[in-house]
Amino acid sequence: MAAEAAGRDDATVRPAECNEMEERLRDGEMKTDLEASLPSGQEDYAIRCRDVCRSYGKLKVLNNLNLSVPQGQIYGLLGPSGCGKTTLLKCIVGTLKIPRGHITVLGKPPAFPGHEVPGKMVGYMPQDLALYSEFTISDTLVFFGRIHGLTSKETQARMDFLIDFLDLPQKNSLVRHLSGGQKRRVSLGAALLQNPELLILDEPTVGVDPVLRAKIWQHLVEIVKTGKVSVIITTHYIEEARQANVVGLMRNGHLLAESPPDALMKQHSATTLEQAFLQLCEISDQSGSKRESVPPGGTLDESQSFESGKDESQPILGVGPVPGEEIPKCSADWKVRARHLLPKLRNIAALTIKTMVRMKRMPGSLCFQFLLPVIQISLICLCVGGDPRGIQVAVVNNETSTNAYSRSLLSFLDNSSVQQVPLSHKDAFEGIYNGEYWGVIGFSSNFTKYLRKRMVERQVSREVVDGGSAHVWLDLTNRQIALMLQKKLHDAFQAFVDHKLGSMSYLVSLPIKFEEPIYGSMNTDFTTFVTPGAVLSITFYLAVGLTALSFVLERKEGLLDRCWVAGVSSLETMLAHLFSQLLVISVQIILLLLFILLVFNMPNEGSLVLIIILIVLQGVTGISFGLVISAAIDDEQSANQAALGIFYPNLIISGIIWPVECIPYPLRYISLALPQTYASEALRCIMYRGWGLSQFMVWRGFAVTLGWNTFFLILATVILKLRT
Ligand SMILES: Nc1ncnc2c1ncn2[C@@H]1O[C@H](COP(=O)(O)OP(=O)(O)OP(=O)(O)O)[C@@H](O)[C@H]1O
Repeated sequence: MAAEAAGRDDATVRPAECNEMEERLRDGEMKTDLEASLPSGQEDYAIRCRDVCRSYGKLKVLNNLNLSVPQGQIYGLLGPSGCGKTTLLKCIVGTLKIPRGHITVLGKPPAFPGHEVPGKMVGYMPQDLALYSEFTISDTLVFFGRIHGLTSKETQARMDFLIDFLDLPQKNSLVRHLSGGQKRRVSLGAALLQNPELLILDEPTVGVDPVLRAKIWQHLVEIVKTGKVSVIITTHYIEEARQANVVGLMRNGHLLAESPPDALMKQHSATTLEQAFLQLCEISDQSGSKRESVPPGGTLDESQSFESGKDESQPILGVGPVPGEEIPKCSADWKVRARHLLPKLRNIAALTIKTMVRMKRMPGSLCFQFLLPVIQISLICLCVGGDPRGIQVAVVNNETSTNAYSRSLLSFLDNSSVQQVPLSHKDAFEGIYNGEYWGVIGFSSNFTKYLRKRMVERQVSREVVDGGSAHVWLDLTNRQIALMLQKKLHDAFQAFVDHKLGSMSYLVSLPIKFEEPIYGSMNTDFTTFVTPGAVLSITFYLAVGLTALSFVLERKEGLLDRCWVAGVSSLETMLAHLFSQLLVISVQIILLLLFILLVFNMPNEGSLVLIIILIVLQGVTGISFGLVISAAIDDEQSANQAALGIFYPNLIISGIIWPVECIPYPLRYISLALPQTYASEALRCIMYRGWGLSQFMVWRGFAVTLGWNTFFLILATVILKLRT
């Protein structure tokens, strides 16, 4: 009660506190603050909201709201669920922008260049837990300590105090193993860590037992006693707010009253704050219905309407807007603005270490990230583009002699690919019609005699040519198998001719001669074509998926907002993600290259450095596209759908699994504009032709990749800006 009384006695700002604050300003403790002028009249208030409006789409949540949190006091923000308390706090810390109205926090608008709100000056405990579940309590506090620039000694000292004060379990306990109440206390600990000048606590006492709840309030009362710390706190336990110096009762997006709790109860002759609140709601409802009965064109103002029901001598909105109140104007010179925009190495390091610690705590996920690309590329090399094996073909051979040419010719057929099944004419055709065989090879009884005649005599009859030919009937429903059978038969015939005629075989050769290939080899299979594009595509999509998912989840859990309020900019978050993801991509690339070059023996005639750079750049394109998805989409299901939705169309029309030259024209223009089409071509040129950056087809692949990177990063930034 003593603390309560002390708190309430502080309802007005004491001159001593103002002097102290001014002293601090003079002493340079808030040096960055001074870089922009402090507007007059704002020093007495930690937070000042004037005519603040905020909507979600068509839902108007904050409606010309006015609120003032005196410096060095506890402000209890009360109101029914859904009245807009959290939205207001988010506007105060700057995670939500306001389209109308003004907010001043510790002298300047939130996120003003050079202002440490968001930053070290504010401790924010959001309504969501907003904690990394793979972290220990110690990791959590060390992470926020790093962001606030605390030394490890300072963090350790605060950690020991907070663990004791908040009655937390051992500091190396994992957050995900804590109870709901313990997690909320860790979250409160993270907000209190750096001894901020302003504490913004969104329902810190939910799920906390009464003893600890009283202890937390006692601590808040203690810290505001110095006059240097101000607190705004929301709670559902209305009565506990009696310990606040000022309470604001909020309903339907605006304040019904703002006054010391005792004054409010006295004014409404209420014994509890809850009663006073109920009465206020009733008055508000009555004036609301009166307003409804105002004839069209009536001029009853909303704020006036509520005031009309009360005693004018005791203003309920004690610190409401003063007519003609000056709107603070802040300015900062270009140096401060530039420093504000520049990413801080400290924050990037803290975020990168955070990702590393999380990865270490999730070894399964890390192995998945490293092994998945290897498994994918191995499956592609093993299953796509190779020659069909064990294809059953019926052979109807009407020659019986062991020296027959037909037998010799068949002996040259590649047995691993073609499995010969000797059959009668009837069974062979029944079999192919029933889908048992992919082809029938038939030899007439005079095959040897007629073929010899064809080879020796200059002019032979049509009957001799026909009888001296192997007749082949194919099932052409599977083009790859049919093409393979045709090729194997040609190869077998060539081998047979070479065997029979030796040096004279040129006499029966085709009048078309394929010389040694300029690039590639005679035995190049389709796998060789597919692999470079597949490597780029795998790197790209893993990066898209991991980036989009991690950002969407972090935002959904309130972690991005929490880090932002702690002073981390969007650019720093993106850069830290890029660095940590690059580490993962590097390991993925090393494993991918080891497998394709050493295990699957893909040819490489070009520079390994160029190959690595191109794959890394494609990974960065994936990361930036993942950022676009996470900027535009709020939930992981939609993010997954977006990533999956573009996977197949992109794979198919980027010329990765089938040549671009087969794509019909209007679609080919789209194909050529995609991030992987020219990049895959460039990678094939480097690997198989040994080309370098001086070749157009190579540098075009790099240029297109860099172009997409830039485009995606700009797009993600624009979407983020538009959405906050
Ligand atoms: N991101 C959002 N998109 C759309 N509507 C939202 C969003 N966040 C909140 N709202 C809506 O805005 C209104 C105010 O929400 P808010 O969370 O600010 O209320 P609150 O007073 O903090 O409630 P509670 O005490 O239950 O936490 C609610 O009707 C809510 O449904």
